[in-house]
Amino acid sequence: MTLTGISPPLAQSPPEVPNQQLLGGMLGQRHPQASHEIRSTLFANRTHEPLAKAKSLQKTPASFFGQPPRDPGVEAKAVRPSTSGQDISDTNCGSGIVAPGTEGRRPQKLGASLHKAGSFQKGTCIRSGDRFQVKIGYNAELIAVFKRLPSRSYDPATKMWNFSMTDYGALMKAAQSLPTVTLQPLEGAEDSRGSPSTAGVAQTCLPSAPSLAFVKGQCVLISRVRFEADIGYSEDLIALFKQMESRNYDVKTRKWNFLLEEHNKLIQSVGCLPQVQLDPLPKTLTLAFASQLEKTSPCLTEPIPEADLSGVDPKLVSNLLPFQRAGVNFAIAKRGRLLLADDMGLGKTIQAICIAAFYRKEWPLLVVVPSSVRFTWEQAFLRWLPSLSPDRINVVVTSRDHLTAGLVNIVSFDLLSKLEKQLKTPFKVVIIDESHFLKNIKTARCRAAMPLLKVAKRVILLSGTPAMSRPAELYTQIIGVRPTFFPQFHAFGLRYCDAKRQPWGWDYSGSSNLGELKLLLEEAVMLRRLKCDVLAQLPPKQRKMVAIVPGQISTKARAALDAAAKEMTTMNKTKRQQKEALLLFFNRTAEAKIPSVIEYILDLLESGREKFLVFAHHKVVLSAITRELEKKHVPHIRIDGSTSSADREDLCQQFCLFEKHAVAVLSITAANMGLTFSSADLVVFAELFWNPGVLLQAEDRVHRIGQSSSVSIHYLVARGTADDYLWPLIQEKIKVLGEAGLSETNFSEMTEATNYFYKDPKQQKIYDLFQKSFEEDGSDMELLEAAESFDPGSASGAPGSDSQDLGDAVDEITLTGSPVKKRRFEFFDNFDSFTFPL
Ligand SMILES: Nc1ncnc2c1ncn2[C@@H]1O[C@H](COP(=O)(O)OP(=O)(O)OP(=O)(O)O)[C@@H](O)[C@H]1O
Repeated sequence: MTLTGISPPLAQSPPEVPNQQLLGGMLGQRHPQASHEIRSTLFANRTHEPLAKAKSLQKTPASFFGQPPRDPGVEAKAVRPSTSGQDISDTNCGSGIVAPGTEGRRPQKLGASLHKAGSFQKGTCIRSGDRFQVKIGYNAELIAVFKRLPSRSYDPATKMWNFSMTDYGALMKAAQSLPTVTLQPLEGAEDSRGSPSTAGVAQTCLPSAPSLAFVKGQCVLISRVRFEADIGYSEDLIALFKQMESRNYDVKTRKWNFLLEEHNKLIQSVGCLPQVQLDPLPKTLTLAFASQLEKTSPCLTEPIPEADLSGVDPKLVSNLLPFQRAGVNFAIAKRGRLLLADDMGLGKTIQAICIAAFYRKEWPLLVVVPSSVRFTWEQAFLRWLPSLSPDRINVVVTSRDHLTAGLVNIVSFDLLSKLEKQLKTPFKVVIIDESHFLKNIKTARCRAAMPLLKVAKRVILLSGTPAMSRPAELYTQIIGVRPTFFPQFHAFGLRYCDAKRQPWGWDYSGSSNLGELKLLLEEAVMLRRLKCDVLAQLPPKQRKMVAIVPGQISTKARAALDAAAKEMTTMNKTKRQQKEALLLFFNRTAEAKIPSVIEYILDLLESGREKFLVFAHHKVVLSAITRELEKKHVPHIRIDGSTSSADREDLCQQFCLFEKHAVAVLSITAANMGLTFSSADLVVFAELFWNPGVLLQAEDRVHRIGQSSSVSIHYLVARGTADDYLWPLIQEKIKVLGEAGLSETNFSEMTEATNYFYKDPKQQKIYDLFQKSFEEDGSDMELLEAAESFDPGSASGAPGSDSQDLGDAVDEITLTGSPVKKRRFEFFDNFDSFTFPL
């Protein structure tokens, strides 16, 4: 009892069908492809659950007609009337079975389908506000009539359909032709039953019924220069279409399309057809594509001018890769307001700093970032803008700090929401890193950031995954860049989120008109390049030092770390005692880093990173990470010294097969060789290790044959810990290896500047101690043993410390059995496999 299978008669109507090939070539990307592409680029790369759901929600209008009403009232809003353009009385055509080729002919009388339609039903029309309801039992043919009325709405509570008064006459007339239905007219409108135009009481209160051939539809953008009319059949309308100079009929979609410059003319002409309602393109689109609408631009795509970057530090400008330079040009052409949505690892930071530096005269600058990368941003500013004095950078660490103390102010999302009240004068230039953190308008972080973006002159949003699953997530970022676009979310929701009213409110989780949304974003909001687009410009490995601060650890644990550091510089220690002190410092560093490491991993997951490796050394760190992943139900594997060889392979396989998020938690020394994880392209080192050869080997778990992408390596380096000494030590060692031709890259050039030089003689002493200890024969083994057997709660910890100091993150872990000896062997097994590859 549906119209689902009916081919629109439009297929027969247009005599001038252009060559589809030509059309494709002329228009570039066609609409359906555009929709597809937006999924594979804008949203996170794999098929997430919600995305799949969103896809399933994207139905053609016709398919809705064939379904039982989920909430037909709402569908009426979102779904346009039949694209077949049939008169609603056509719905009477038997059971909706129309043989191909019968389209457009008058339907047969209903006799044959009488029994199929159900028993005889008598019903009444009841006025309800400015609408009317129909109280009647089930009758399939009448339901089919209902579903053809544009204003239909179904109320699941009363189980009644209701309509606007504009559909009253049409409904009554259609109902009359159903032999199985008698419909009592509205009270006081008795006369309208026989003839909708009969004079009487009803005429004074009822609007005249529209023609039964009333069609309603909308204009949809299909390329930068063309739009199509998504509307049902009307003879008058087709005649009008044929008067448009730029008309084109797409045989595939069975829709007419036109040049944007004819949009206003078409809408104006359609206004004269009383039986047609063709909604124009939304105002946002007409503004964004004004040059095409007004035909002020002769070119399809205008070239983006080269920006004058002479005012920006030459060090930065000369280091920009060609695609990064193009990104900066794009941003400046957009007057410093954009969403830079390059794939992860393409260097959004350097581009953002360059764009912001172009507007340096308008600083102070505000940089809002996830808290785990605040100091990485500080390092990036120091690295790329040597002209910026380090004391002009203000990293906001607590809610007692000032948000405006520096020329460059770096603050986390969460602290921003606590400190925004401090702002007397707004920032003119704002960078938001991982801007998808703002996707939910109800969150405090979003509420704090949005007003700042509205008043800022330059807004640079950065995100590798602006939307993880559905277009609704893009809304805040779009209005962050262009506050005048879609002032009401509902309008955006109706057009791009397939909005539907549910008993509990509106559901915006779907998606619609994605091709148009993509065109709009590319025109006015967003620049996005994928790794594969620019692979030739990328180095095979991109290393990044992520400066973290173990700020979350308890005061007691901090004290233990400080005490361990002090111990190393105490005079009159024997060599053995010095080494013990160093080991204690190393172990305390591991504990201290845990909360920041976990925060960083969770931020990566929230940012849409799907598969990555996390290397750590201490068992407490590995366990804290896996425990957190379990808590958050993130699929993961763990390989450490206690994993048997057989299990390793299985776990490796398992990791490759994970479809979505997956983290491999790996021991630096037990999983740094013989394993392949080329399905990932990111490696995170939660801890540093003194032997750079081991680190490079661990990196190569992903950077190996089978890896077609550039690999990102993130080293988490914690200030005020043993990392202060290990990091320069590693860099120094790799430099030596590089000079001897034994390392493929110069490590220090690839990583952020670290500015590690020790003014304090005590610090220099610790560094010397590290250098000496780690260079002695056998130091690896000794340190490994000490690290592996380290138990924060045991007596070997610093005086006065216990496992409680570490809070949730480190509430573990004592080694079971007598593992130390066993692990020594395993390490050497691995060592052998290093010398004699498996
Ligand atoms: N032109 C360049 N010269 C030198 N190093 C670069 C350049 N571009 C990027 N890098 C380095 O590449 C690494 C990745 O850059 P960045 O962190 O900015 O990427 P991203 O796009 O922000 O990635 P994500 O989305 O994962 O945060 C950094 O270590 C950065 O310093």
